[in-house]
Amino acid sequence: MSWWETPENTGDDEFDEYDEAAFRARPNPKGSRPRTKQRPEHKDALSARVLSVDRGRYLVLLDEDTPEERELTATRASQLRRKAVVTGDQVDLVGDTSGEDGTLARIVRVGERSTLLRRSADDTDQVERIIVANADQMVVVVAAANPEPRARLVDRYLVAALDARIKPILCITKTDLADPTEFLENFAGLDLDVVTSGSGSIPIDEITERLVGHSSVFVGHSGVGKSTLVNALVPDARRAIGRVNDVTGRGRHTSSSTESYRVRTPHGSGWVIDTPGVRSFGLGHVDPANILGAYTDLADIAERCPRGCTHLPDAPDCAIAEAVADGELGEGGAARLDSFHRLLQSVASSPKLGE
Ligand SMILES: Nc1nc2c(ncn2[C@@H]2O[C@H](COP(=O)(O)OP(=O)(O)OP(=O)(O)O)[C@@H](O)[C@H]2O)c(=O)[nH]1
Ligand SMILES: [Zn+2]
Repeated sequence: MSWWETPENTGDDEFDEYDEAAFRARPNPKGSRPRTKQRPEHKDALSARVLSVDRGRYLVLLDEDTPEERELTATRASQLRRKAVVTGDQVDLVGDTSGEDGTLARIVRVGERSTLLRRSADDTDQVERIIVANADQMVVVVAAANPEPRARLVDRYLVAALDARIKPILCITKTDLADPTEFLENFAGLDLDVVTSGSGSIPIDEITERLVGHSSVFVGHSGVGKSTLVNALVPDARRAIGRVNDVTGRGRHTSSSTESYRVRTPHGSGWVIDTPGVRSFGLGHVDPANILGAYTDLADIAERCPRGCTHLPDAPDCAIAEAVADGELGEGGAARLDSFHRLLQSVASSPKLGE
């Protein structure tokens, strides 16, 4: 019923530049490793993954999964002009790629991106930002209590994920403090993959299994237990906290930058991308059609809607509302319509850029 459950739905159109028109891309069938476009210049460039970004310095990983794998620091070549380089990007490097102390490589190209998670300017931040590139899953972390969960906040994360064609997974923490059943009813209509976690019973295996072979961006509001969760999933994440960057002389975590960690299992690895700095998601850039696209069953019915139908609760003759009222979507239809309406409304209530 949703595109993330229908494999035949994944096309192979990809995009390169941060571009409104090209943005409606589908998940890359090659998963978290997008192809890097080869261009004639810098033939000797090496390809690398951007692990984190810190004030113009990029921590990158070279020769991933080989004995030569190494982290090094890079700057951005001036020829990239204003093109953003973000965590998760696949880039081409030239210069000193030895990774030895005090060396700096140079990023000369940014590979095509399979997805781009971004947020619009909003009341907390005047600038539109790209949060992460090439993630194919979003783990939305929300506490069952302390802080009290709010469905509207989760809705905003879900909208950002669906718009970027990133599969959302809901992770409820602190289930030792409260029973999340009632809260979860809010999402009954969305076929959402849900995992629950509580003090002393973090389901590491259950979560890790979902991370292998994927690049998963973790989002959540302060205090929900996201760091606790990431540290439990990635034992060396904690160690990375104390590590000092050779070039800047600062710890990796002294800023609120987005960081990448690898989850390893005997049958594969995955990437966890933690976003400590993300406090809110402005949704002004979101096209409501992308929300409808995530509900494949509703999208089919919407073909019968009047032209220009908003599908919102006040939309006259909306075929979706009529189908639900007629029982066409079965018992869960009302919950499904309700969640769809809520997601649409969070887009509608988000200020548009320039307003
Ligand atoms: N009772 C209970 N407390 C938890 C659980 N997980 C985390 N905590 C506590 O919640 C508090 C916040 O946890 P963090 O992991 O720092 O939360 P965070 O989401 O990373 O928050 P920021 O660091 O502010 O971004 C800490 O005191 C944790 O010990 C849980 O499952 N149950
Ligand atoms: Zn409609």
